[in-house]
Amino acid sequence: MRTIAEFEAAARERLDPAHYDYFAGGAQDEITLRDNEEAYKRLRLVPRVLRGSDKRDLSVDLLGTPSSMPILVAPTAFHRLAHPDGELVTARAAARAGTIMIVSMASTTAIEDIAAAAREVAPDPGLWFQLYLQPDLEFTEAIVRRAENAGIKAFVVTVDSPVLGRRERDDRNAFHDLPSGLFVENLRNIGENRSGGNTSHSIHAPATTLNGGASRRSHVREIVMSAGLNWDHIAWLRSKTKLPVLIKGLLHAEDARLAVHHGVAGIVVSNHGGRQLDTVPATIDVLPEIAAAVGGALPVLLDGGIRRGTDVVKALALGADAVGVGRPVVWGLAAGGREGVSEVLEMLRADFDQALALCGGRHPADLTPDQVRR
Ligand SMILES: Cc1cc2nc3c(=O)[nH]c(=O)nc-3n(C[C@H](O)[C@H](O)[C@H](O)COP(=O)(O)O)c2cc1C
Ligand SMILES: CCCCC(=O)C(=O)O
Repeated sequence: MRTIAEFEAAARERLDPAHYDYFAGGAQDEITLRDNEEAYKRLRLVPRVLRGSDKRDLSVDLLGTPSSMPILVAPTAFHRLAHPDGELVTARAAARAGTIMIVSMASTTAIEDIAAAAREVAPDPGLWFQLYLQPDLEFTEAIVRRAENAGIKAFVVTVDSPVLGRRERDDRNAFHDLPSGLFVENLRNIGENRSGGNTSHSIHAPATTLNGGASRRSHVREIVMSAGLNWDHIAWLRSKTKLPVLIKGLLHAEDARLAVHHGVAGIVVSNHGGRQLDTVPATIDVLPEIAAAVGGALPVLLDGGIRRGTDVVKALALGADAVGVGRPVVWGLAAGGREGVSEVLEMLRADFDQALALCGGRHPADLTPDQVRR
């Protein structure tokens, strides 16, 4: 397979149609979902020449975590819907690629098991952990401790989900529960026997539900999207961990300034892959103003719509330190398991390396805003 689109087609053939729709879909009219990719097609690259772009080095250091390339695995939920071994496979592939995997809190494998799988491949894998801060802060703190003990190196708090976006494909398919046997393992009650429980997890956890009736039996909590979150919760988390705390899912330059002001370690410019508020801008279109607002004070990551090496080049040129890929990894996983994820990551690496060379760069940091034109 030669492109991410070919991986998506292969994944679609293998996946249950409702699960394919869950992975592929976005909120409501999917305007932002499409625009994330379309926005890159509106931008043109202006290469520099005669710069000696041999001996390229794609590696970056992000808040103390080295990565072999500025292309990370964005957090995506429920990998066991795509492959029986789910996140274990993704983690091994990311570790083999030497890149950072941001593990979703909504993973269908426990963080301890994911970390162990990554360590089979690399002694010190770059795992970060994505958090939906739960209103039950004691419970949230317990998850934080679990992730720290598993050896993760940073927390990424998702802030674009005060409520869950309305995904009409899921409504149409009545996809609101994980199939029996699959659980959001990180929400199993601490100290609970992992083999216990036999109820499904509700994906569309209503904001008012802390502990659904079914989950009371299984002791697997539902993830709560909490609309009450504010900057104090970020301060709270920072007081509970020594690890870097990033926030993911901001699109407004003023929020980027506030992030700097509140001492977060880094930000991820993201619209959740077009799955939360529909009709928000493509991430690449707001990146320049956010990069300007941050002014280099902290690392800026971006995700949404990255499918080609030229997309990575454009994002780095416009001010991102690294990018995340969500769906491409899921397509690799569904289409070909560990080999599939590895192929997707290596395809993106080679594509980026070539585009970087053609732009006259040797290192991700060589790319500059004047090399992108609308
Ligand atoms: C199926 C799916 C599940 C996701 N689950 C999560 C999640 O659990 N937590 C989170 O912060 N973001 C989640 N996201 C958003 C991704 O982290 C990322 O922002 C988005 O997928 C990037 O866009 P891309 O898929 O076009 O690369 C999910 C995205 C998808 C497609
Ligand atoms: C409760 C899990 C939410 C996963 C998610 O973030 C997504 O589907 O976009």
